[in-house]
Amino acid sequence: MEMRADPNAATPPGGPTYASYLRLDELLACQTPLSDTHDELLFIVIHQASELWMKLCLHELTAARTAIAEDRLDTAFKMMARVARVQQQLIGSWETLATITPADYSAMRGKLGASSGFQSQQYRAMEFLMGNKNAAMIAVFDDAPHLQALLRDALAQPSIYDEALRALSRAGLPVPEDQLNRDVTQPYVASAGVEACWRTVYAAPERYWNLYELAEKLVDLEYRFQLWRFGHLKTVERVIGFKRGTGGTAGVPYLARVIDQVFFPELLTVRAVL
Ligand code: HEM
Ligand SMILES: N[C@@H](CC(=O)c1ccccc1NC=O)C(=O)O
Repeated sequence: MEMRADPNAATPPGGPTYASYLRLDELLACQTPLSDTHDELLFIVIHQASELWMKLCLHELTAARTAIAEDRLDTAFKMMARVARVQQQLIGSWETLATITPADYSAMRGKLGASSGFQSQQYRAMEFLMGNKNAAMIAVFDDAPHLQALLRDALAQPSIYDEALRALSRAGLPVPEDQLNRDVTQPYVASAGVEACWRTVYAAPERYWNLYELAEKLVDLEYRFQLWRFGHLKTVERVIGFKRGTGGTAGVPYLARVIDQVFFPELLTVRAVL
């Protein structure tokens, strides 16, 4: 195909340009290092890019939850497959961040004050959407009422796993009533009854193909979430070692404990009984 000779011909008057459509003047004015260290730009860019990817994850997972609630599982699968690719982007960011040495990071760390990833509203919303409901985390946002309101809303919504269990029930599987009607603001507690339902699904995938695929997509989601957590832990370990975190936690020991938190417990325990 021949290129247009007139570079303006593709753009009708008043229509968007690359820069205006993507709001690049604003986007590229948002990187404002506080120190004069070389590496701070990388630190800012990785975090901003991660927040953008998290925005997309929330968009896709919220829509996937709605699709599951409406028994449109194929639609949900498309979105969950995309989230898996986005999670790979997030996981890949640790490789780039690991090029910051402890000395380089120490030189800028003082400027971060008490700020921390602990204060990422989108990250907490993602944890809630996945089912790790911890109301105490909302207190972190005491001086940001608009973020607190978003998190209260996320806490009150059923998680993607709550909707998956309702879908199991609609398909005729005997999900215990107290699991279906649970207070969704509370942490999810594993149940033998739910494990038995998944066991039925895994014992006859061809009969319950959609639910089987849903289970495997959820396992995939949790798997990648854990890889992100582990990459974070190992990055933190090599950059600040066992220093306390700026967010007030013990740092590495805190991040190690978080890895023990499981989103969809019965999907893991059922594997031992297959
Ligand atoms: C040199 C790089 C990094 C270091 C040293 C670091 C360190 C830490 C530490 C120590 C914590 C525990 C909370 C605290 O006391 O501060 C934490 C939490 C957190 N960080 Fe980072 N982090 C780094 C990069 C990142 C990046 C790139 C992201 C991506 C957005 C991120 C997101 C988070 C989140 C979401 C939490 C809360 C985790 C939870 O509560 O489960 N961190 N980080
Ligand atoms: N918690 C980190 C600081 C940190 O990593 C951070 C600071 C401000 C904005 C994002 C951050 N990233 C993840 O926690 C530390 O203790 O060094």
